[in-house]
Amino acid sequence: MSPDLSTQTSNKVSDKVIAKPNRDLSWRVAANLWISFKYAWAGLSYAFRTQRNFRIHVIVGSLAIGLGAFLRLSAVEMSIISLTIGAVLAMELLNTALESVVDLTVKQSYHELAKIAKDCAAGAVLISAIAAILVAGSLLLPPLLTLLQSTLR
Ligand SMILES: Nc1ncnc2c1ncn2[C@@H]1O[C@H](COP(=O)(O)OP(=O)(O)OP(=O)(O)O)[C@@H](O)[C@H]1O
Repeated sequence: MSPDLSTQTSNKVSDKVIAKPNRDLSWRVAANLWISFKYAWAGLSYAFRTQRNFRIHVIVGSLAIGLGAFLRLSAVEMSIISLTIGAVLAMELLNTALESVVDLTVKQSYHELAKIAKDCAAGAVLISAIAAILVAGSLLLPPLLTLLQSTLR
């Protein structure tokens, strides 16, 4: 059977629209890599100043990395802990971004879809935090208990 040419043409047109590089709808586009980093830093700084949970995750994550170094965990174990902490912080940032977009869209009105979006984003943070606790429990707790036992003997 011959392919439907009309569909192919319309796909090509829509591909072109989706892949448009100029991003005309954006109020501003970062001019270079340095300015992109500046905006990323502004996002991190905003989350740290305004989100209590983000601050808690930064502090707990730093303590976990410090403890891992103190306990002389292997490079692989430190990498797993770092990746887990990074995932929690990234989830928290995405949660903050999504909250802002939802608030921008519905303002102070109640909407069932806004509730679903925010609840699911909060759920994603919770799942990543539980995974981080399990990873910390598996990698940090055994050497910590061994150290405490040998110190108390
Ligand atoms: N516009 C809205 N419409 C419906 N429900 C909303 C709306 N805004 C917030 N909610 C509900 O209130 C809850 C708390 O909203 P909030 O904006 O504080 O999000 P949050 O993820 O709990 O915040 P944080 O991550 O800072 O603790 C949401 O999870 C959602 O159930």
